[in-house]
Amino acid sequence: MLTMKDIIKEGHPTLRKEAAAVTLPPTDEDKKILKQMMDFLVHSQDPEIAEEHDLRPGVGLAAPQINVSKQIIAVRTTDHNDELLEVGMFNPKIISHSAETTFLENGEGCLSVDREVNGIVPRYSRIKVEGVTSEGQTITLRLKGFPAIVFQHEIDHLKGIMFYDRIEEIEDSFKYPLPPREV
Ligand SMILES: CNC(=O)c1cccc(C)c1Nc1nc(N2CCN(c3ccccc3Cl)CC2)nc(N2CSC[C@H]2C(=O)NC)n1
Repeated sequence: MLTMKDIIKEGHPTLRKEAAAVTLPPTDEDKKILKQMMDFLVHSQDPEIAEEHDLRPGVGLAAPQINVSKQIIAVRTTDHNDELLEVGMFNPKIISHSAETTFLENGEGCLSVDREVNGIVPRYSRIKVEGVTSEGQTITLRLKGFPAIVFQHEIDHLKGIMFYDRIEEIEDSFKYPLPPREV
């Protein structure tokens, strides 16, 4: 099972690389990696297992975080209806997004960052994500709220982007506020 020692930390070069697309259909090895990532999230969210194996809780994980530079992400969280959203994806892409942005008031945490980095991380409020599941199905998800933020955080990892790279942007929009619209 994956534990915290398998998760690479900021400073490791793999976190700053562009991850390679997974050749489709995914191999058994690719599927095993995705299963291990999802199992980590399940274990990290189980108080007993997390305690026993000293796991930090997470709701998302990207393959580069376990030093696998491939476009594979796992997300396990609840949506605004408190429904479980458990999605593993190969080659995820944001195919459209709202102009509107949002952010987590308490900032974002990352399993590869062993420090608290406070600050507003601007994210699209709503996104449409397309990717391939372990069953080889191409799926499209329309997401908003916390799940949308988690997917953006994980897809950023596939591009070598860390959440704190985005913290300065919000000032930019204050610096260059949109001119008032002609009514
Ligand atoms: C610095 N301030 C903060 O971290 C922060 C601080 C307060 C609130 C929020 C909301 C914050 N932000 C934040 N909280 C989370 N968790 C909330 C707790 N939860 C969890 C905890 C215990 C058991 C089970 C679970 Cl499920 C695990 C997930 N997760 C993320 N992120 C950013 S997107 C990827 C995702 C991730 O999995 N990170 C490891 N951000």
